[in-house]
Amino acid sequence: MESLQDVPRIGDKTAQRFIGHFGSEEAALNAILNGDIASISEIEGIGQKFAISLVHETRGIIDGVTLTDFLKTNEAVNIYQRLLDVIKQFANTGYARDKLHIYIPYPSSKINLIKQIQDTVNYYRKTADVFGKDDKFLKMLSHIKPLKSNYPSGKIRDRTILTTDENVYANLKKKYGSFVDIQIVTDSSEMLDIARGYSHAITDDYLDVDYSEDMELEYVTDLEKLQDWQIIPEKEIAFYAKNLPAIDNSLDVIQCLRSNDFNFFEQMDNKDLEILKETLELIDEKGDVATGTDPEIDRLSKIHERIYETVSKTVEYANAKLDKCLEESKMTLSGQDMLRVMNGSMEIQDLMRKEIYQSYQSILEEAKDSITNELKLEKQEKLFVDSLFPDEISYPIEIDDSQVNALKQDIVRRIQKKKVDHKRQISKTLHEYHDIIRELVYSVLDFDVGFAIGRFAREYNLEMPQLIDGAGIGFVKGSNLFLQSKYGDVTPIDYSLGKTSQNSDNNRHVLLSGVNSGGKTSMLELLAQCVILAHMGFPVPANASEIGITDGLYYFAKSKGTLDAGAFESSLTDFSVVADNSSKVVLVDELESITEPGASAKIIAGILETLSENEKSMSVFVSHLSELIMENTQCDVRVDGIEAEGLDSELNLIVDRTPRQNYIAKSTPELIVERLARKASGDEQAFYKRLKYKFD
Ligand SMILES: Nc1ncnc2c1ncn2[C@@H]1O[C@H](COP(=O)(O)OP(=O)(O)OP(=O)(O)O)[C@@H](O)[C@H]1O
Repeated sequence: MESLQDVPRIGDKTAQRFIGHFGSEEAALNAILNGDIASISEIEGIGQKFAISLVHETRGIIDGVTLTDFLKTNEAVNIYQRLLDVIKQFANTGYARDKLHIYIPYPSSKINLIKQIQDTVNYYRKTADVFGKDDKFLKMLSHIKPLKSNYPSGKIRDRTILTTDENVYANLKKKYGSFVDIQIVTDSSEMLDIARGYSHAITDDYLDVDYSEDMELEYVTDLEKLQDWQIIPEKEIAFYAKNLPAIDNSLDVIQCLRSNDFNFFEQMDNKDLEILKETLELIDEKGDVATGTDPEIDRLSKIHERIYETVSKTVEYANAKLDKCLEESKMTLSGQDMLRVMNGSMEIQDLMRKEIYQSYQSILEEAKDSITNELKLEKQEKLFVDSLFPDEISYPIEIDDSQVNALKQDIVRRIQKKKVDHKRQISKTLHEYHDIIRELVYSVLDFDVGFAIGRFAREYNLEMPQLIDGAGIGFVKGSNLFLQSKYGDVTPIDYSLGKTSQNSDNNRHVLLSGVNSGGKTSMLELLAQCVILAHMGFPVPANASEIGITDGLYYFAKSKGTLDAGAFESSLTDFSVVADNSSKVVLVDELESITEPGASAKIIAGILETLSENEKSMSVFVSHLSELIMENTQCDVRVDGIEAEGLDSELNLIVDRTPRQNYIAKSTPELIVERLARKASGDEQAFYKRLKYKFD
């Protein structure tokens, strides 16, 4: 498949939405081919269901197999979906939860693919043995998402490029115009004016500007030779920042796997992983230089943040101190001073100023020291503090706000300059990994898909089946997964039919009889689970098993109530599909309710005869009519039975869940009636007792 047009169900309009979402047709097509159902579902108007069908159909075209090629009935598909629901609980990422849908059961023609998947699952099983319960590792995975690349890239407002050359201007405008302001200047005063409006200006011509320290004008000989990381380092950093948790945690997961001897993502060696990790520590999720990267930036940022509060608190304190000092002051005039005041050669204010000057100065000095220490100011910055306070005594003490603003501006300029230097280095390094990082994150996301299967296998003690040729299924200590996920522990069952090392009679067709609630349906489900999982290349819920590889599973669940004539007809039509001579497993639960017992037995006998003529078929029919069915057929059918011995003290059935071979078990509905009678009281109990009496 080379374009979106080759993908089923994608018309022009949908194709445009795909391209808009993924950024390019190639990326959109890759998402479909890689089964990235999670990302496809995010496209507006495309739900998860559509995404799953789209991926299935596309893979169907490529592999030549679809889901319903093996799962021949809706109820077989239903069991598959319920299995998938159990497996999905072990995914840590939404990506894996959705992508698990790409695993489907394959028919025998794809035996090589099934074995290939078995090998992969075995690898993941080992990873689950090591990390399956490692909460830290699971948490890392849960932070990983497919990378975003279509986020709005904002303009960098505090940087400009100035040139006097029209050609340079035109070229840069085309390339970088949407990211930074590119401007043409003609003389030095224009250059100065513009440059002062930005915290960083880059130019290729100083135009004899009287360069002052309060502006950041960077001179380069050739603007056109500058790289992206020099002009707009923020762009590359933004990609990493937007995807920081996903990338960072992916790196951690790889490092964890490698430190436990799992080779993973060998396209990148440990040294590069380390460089990436260290570089990413220098940025935060907003794309800014992270705290801790440069102590000087951190110091300046703290000053910037706290200067207003510190200065105003200090001035408040100084004024309180001045108040106190004034309250405690007394002035005694000498006779000489009195004469001077009286003859006008001295003002009384001068005398008073002289009196409190010392105290005033020491309060100011203390305030200055306090600001300097509090904000950890350095030599040059202390000059600002000196100029904050008036030389003349003033009451109350008032500071010069414009000086605080000037200090703030100076600090911002210095922070920006340092940040640009860091961002350039960071961007240069990150750019080198731009292409491989996508591959890296997707590898880890795909790891979570396999890891979910591995954890599922570990949690339920699943084991890889032995795949065998010919019609046969056998297992030791099999446990129905649906019962396990609902109740926890279940009684394990040994069972076999057809040609397996466990089965001596080689009988491929079985009637399963037995007590109500004995576990017949659960047994049938267990068989279906083993067949489906084995054909997916997955392990099965049994300690040891042999599963014959076939071309289809037909599962017919118990119908609800007796069917009317039309429904009876359509049921028979459904069953006609088992008549072909392909290899198959047919599992049927209490078909007898489709019509009255006598007729049902004849129909089941007929179906069994048809099936037994096909050497490559196996079947299990759960039925309460086994004796009647056997009377109606000559073909080789084994009857197995699950029988109850009675009720225990808690009124539970005492039942051996493993069917006895060649044994017709009684349905013993009287046991259920007895249980109801013993549990009920009053009229209800009398009713059940009457029913029970009928069996005595
Ligand atoms: N192997 C098992 N271990 C523990 N509990 C089981 C097992 N198999 C079945 N059960 C329990 O028995 C209940 C009834 O099982 P199930 O529906 O399979 O019986 P059934 O023989 O098909 O009954 P019916 O003839 O009434 O349809 C299950 O819901 C489960 O609680």
